[in-house]
Amino acid sequence: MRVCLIQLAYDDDESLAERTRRVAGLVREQAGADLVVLPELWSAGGFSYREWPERSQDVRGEVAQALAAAAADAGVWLHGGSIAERPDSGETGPEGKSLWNTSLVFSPSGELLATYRKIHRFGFAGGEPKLMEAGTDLVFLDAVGLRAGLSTCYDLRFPELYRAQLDQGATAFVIPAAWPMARLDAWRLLLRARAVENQCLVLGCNTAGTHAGTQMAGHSAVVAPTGEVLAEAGDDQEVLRVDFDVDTIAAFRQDFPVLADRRL
Ligand SMILES: O=C(O)CCC(=O)C(=O)O
Repeated sequence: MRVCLIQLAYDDDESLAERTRRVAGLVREQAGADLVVLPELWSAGGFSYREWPERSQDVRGEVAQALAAAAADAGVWLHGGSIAERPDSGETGPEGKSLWNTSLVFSPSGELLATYRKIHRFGFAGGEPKLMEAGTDLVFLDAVGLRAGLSTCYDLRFPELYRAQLDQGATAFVIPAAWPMARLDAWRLLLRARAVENQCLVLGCNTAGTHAGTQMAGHSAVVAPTGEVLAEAGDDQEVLRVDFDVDTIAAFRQDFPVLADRRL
């Protein structure tokens, strides 16, 4: 299986239409890959809270349509990162808001096959808890020989989410992010921790560049279930390409059966 993580860099100057065209072009360039992953909230701006209302969209809106077309043209499974989701239906959540941080997954024919609403909202009294609803459901991408649990950025700090995904058969985790440079060490540590403790392949696709006054950490990474970092990006925009034999996940779990020793 070939995976491509598109570590996108952006600043505050690019319009939504320009960025969407640029990202769709980058996805098309990955034809030949099996799975392509984009970062969290690239269309809305991870830390651009004030832009979110204006840049929010339905899961079948213009950003999703551009991603669907790019996935189909490239013939790849596409985890399109997340959007600031405002449903056209007018749906509101339990807190009365109509905004979620929602990841979109497309098949190689461009069909929207899964959406995941970020469960743990980042920002304490501001940002996501103030503006967005929390997701509630575990969501998986079953493709290319993987059962990949979906999560987003701050979710990475909550190991019980990944255990719950493991208990539902996860062999991998796909984690788009807009993780800041100020906490790069935690990002690198937690990606490896989630891989080692769950014996899962981890695909962490972060953002690069500086927007809304916040420098992003980059350092997207592919981490094997052993904890070995198979590839890691630098600080700038970069596409990380890794070939991985998915059969090695089951083989490693059999050779080193830690998960069988859990005491519940
Ligand atoms: O947990 C962190 O340090 C960063 C989280 C974050 O930036 C996010 O969830 O958007």
